[in-house]
Amino acid sequence: MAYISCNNLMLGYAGKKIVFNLSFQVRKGDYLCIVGENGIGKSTLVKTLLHLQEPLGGTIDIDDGLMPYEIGYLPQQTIIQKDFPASAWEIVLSGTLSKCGRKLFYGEREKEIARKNMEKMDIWQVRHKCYRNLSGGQQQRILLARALCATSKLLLLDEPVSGLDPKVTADFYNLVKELNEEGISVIMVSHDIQAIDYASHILHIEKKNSFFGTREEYLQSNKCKLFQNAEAVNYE
Ligand SMILES: Nc1ncnc2c1ncn2[C@@H]1O[C@H](COP(=O)(O)OP(=O)(O)OP(=O)(O)O)[C@@H](O)[C@H]1O
Repeated sequence: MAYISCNNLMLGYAGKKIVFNLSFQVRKGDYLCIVGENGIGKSTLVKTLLHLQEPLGGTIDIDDGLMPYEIGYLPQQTIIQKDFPASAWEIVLSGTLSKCGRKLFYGEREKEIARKNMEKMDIWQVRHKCYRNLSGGQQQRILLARALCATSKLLLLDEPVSGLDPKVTADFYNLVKELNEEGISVIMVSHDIQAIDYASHILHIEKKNSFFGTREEYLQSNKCKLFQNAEAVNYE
């Protein structure tokens, strides 16, 4: 049984089909890295997995005890989000909203969940600071703590290291890997070739002929070689 099983998905928008025949699974303990060229449809897949939009075809089955609201989501950061005028504490606490039920404000239970996750991400000391005044690495830890408030099962991270320097990027990858080793499944969308080193499975999206398999299978594939060559060109 899998947390998420996608079969023959077709993704896109009204009048515009962008990806065909996408099939993959995410099981408990998996770490899925999603790669693919710019504009291929990675964020569209993320929105579809979050039920923010419907697939144009195919099925998404959620099972193995995962409730749709138990996906902890770390969105791709825009410049506007980076400037968000709220404290670190307010942002992390907002991750508990799905646990508030019909209550209009956060209770002691939600505050305790937020505190624990801030301590775990080593950002408790910056809780009163304004989010926009923190470093990129601290901002990503805040968003990760927020996502952890929503779930102990599955994290969905959309381009979490873009704009971070190599040291902060490596720290962030190691942090996510530790969470995965504690049992949290991870889906990470990335442009970064390094990201695949941490994953158990890879989904390389192409318009009609996507690859899904283990990291070892991917490393042997032509798609991986093309991705590595494209990255090498980007760095030249
Ligand atoms: N709301 C929308 N309505 C119509 N088309 C859209 C919409 N959002 C995205 N698209 C188009 O869908 C395609 C896939 O976009 P998407 O953002 O999913 O790609 P991506 O792989 O995440 O790109 P990137 O790597 O640059 O972040 C693009 O051609 C994009 O222009």
